[in-house]
Amino acid sequence: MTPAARLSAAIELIETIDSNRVPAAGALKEWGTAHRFAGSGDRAAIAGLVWDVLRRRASSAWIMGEDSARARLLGMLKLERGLNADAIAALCDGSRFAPSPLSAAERNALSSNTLDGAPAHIAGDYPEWLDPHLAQVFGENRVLEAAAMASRAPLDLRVNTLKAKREKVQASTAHLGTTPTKWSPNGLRIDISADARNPGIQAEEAFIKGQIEVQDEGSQLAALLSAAKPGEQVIDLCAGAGGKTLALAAMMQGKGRLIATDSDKRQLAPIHERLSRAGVHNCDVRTPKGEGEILSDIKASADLVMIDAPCSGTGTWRRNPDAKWRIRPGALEVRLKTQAEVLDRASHLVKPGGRIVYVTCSVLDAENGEQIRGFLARHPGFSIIPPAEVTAALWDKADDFAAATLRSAEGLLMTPRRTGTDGFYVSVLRKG
Ligand SMILES: C[S@@+](CC[C@H](N)C(=O)[O-])C[C@H]1O[C@@H](n2cnc3c(N)ncnc32)[C@H](O)[C@@H]1O
Repeated sequence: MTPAARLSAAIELIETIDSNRVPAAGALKEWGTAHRFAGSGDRAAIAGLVWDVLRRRASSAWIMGEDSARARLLGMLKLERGLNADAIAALCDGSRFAPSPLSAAERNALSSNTLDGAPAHIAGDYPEWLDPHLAQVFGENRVLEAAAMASRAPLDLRVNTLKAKREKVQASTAHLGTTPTKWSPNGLRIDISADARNPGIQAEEAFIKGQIEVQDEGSQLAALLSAAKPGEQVIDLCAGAGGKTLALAAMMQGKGRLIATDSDKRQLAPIHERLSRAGVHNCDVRTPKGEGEILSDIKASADLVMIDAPCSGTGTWRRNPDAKWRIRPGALEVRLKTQAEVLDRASHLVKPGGRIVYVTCSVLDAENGEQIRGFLARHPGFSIIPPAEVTAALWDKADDFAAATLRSAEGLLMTPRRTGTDGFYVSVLRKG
């Protein structure tokens, strides 16, 4: 397909997503099935266009003065891909399969309109109802923070130190363009271009041997900041597919007891194969059975309880720009209630002197600092380990990392703009 034909396909797909109100990932998959003539390069490029339109949905419509699929695609080419009106006109030449030529109004909008004077939620591309939430955390910087949250994310790998060293894995994955991550001592980063195909990590020898896992650097750091140690009893209460569990296991070097559980057995299911591939032998996976407490034998004995809480996911918008536009106030309320419940549950599991590490991939204070303040009001026997002490886990990087994050009395926040990671919040609490 020509670049112009890919644009036409992307416009068609965005119209389908708009009119059928279907998730973009599903629409892209269906399109691929119905257009088998399109090669993997075409499909990747078209998907890249659709995702970028979703990233810049509000700002693209604003500069074009119109909210149609075509207008948003044209606006995105200017805002996200940096093309000028002439370059865009050259793509939309009206030839077979190409979008129709630019109208005078479109050319004028692409040449003259800017985001000057646009409201914060338009310039930052996020739902308007979240503006007070983002203003509370970022103030005047919310447009810059949100723009970084709308940008394309790299692909991060965590080297499994139970099986390999980062330098060796970097050498064996050099063909993927891996470079060491800035903060995590175990991370490798692959920058992904707009048209990039899926690098197929799962088929890499290093992956098959259990030497690497896909994990955002922010998620790696959240695990590292827990300072889990060999010999400890560690509970991962919201383990899901085990991203944090695997990182905690590597920190524990096979010594001590790691218990992983989750309220949803389907989320937990992939963890078994991942633990086995990673060579983890000290993890007890507790799959929930009915309504009973699956951890009833644990009575205030854990050194560390990791809560990777279910949350709004606002910190991961750059990986899923579709979800950003689907988030609703009601869903946030549900998350807030669950977060408080999980924190309360953890308070009974941790031993005196032990710690709870509360993590979200959200940037909203309601899910972060406010949850911690609420927990401390309900459980005065706990205290906050100051963020400056928590970052000591990063050794020589500790001071620079702490300075890069947004710190509060309760915890620290990583963001794409500040730390180059997904948005992650970490607060560490000590019992007694
Ligand atoms: C952020 S995800 C976990 C991601 C995972 N820790 C990782 O690093 O790959 C949050 C998890 O919390 C689980 N969850 C939701 N409500 C819960 C509850 N009340 N108790 C325990 N887990 C819960 C969800 O099923 C989901 O798997």
